[in-house]
Amino acid sequence: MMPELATSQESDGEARLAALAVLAQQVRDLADAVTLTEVPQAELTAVTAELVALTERLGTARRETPLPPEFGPGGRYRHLGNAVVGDCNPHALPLVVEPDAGGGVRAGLAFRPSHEGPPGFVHGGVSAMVLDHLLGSAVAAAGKAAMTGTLSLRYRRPVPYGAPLVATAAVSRGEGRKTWAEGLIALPDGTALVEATGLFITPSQWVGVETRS
Ligand SMILES: CCCCCCCC/C=C\CCCCCCCC(=O)SCCNC(=O)CCNC(=O)[C@H](O)C(C)(C)COP(=O)(O)OP(=O)(O)OC[C@H]1O[C@@H](n2cnc3c(N)ncnc32)[C@H](O)[C@@H]1OP(=O)(O)O
Repeated sequence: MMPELATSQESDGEARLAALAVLAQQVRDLADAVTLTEVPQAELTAVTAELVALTERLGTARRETPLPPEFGPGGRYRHLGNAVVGDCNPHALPLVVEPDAGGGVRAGLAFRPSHEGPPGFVHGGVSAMVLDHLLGSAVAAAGKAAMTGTLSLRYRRPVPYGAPLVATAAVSRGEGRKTWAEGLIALPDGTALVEATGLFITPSQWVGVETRS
């Protein structure tokens, strides 16, 4: 079933959420620090012990599931616990998806060393995750609440991390509960790195659900 969307009044206070977003960013930096560290073994063991203690502190008051999608301040849709766009999820880049001039969506992004797949480049599954979300957001921006049915990718060039990139997507056509979208990750000069096409399906119980705030 489609979850009922909360409003921000029902969620945590904004100041606490802002503090949680800062913590999540610190954990992203930690992930890169772990991925790249060359400190000696004794230091690794000492840091691990500190992290065990910190993990236990955070776990003393714990939700069952990540923060849900909601309409935040100003009625703006947000999903703070999401794996791609969630400010409060350390796994997220986090991507900031915005409407673009042509009716689709765009997001500036920069991958991190912890996204490495082939040496020196971003893992293809990470690129796929970003494009899945971008295409899904284009479908939502076109007014359809839908889930990915199929996603097909063409990896044209290796994707660098640490460099500014841009991801874009737009709906290409629709037919009943099916909506097709296309998108790409590109260099700032428009050079395509990864292209994606996806079919998004609106489950029958989601037909008519409003996706635009
Ligand atoms: C959350 C609240 C938000 C509300 C506010 C919105 C604001 C939004 C803002 C921001 C958006 C963020 C965007 C997120 C983007 C990320 C998206 C993901 O990663 S989604 C996770 C990965 N995907 C799954 O986990 C799907 C798992 N699969 C399913 O749940 C079902 O299989 C589903 C819904 C895909 C289809 O189930 P059925 O029961 O509705 O489908 P049937 O009735 O059998 O088929 C309908 C038609 O579709 C075809 N079809 C079904 N599944 C297909 C497939 N996988 N590929 C191709 N065609 C398929 C069938 O052949 C049929 O076609 P014929 O009518 O006969 O022509």
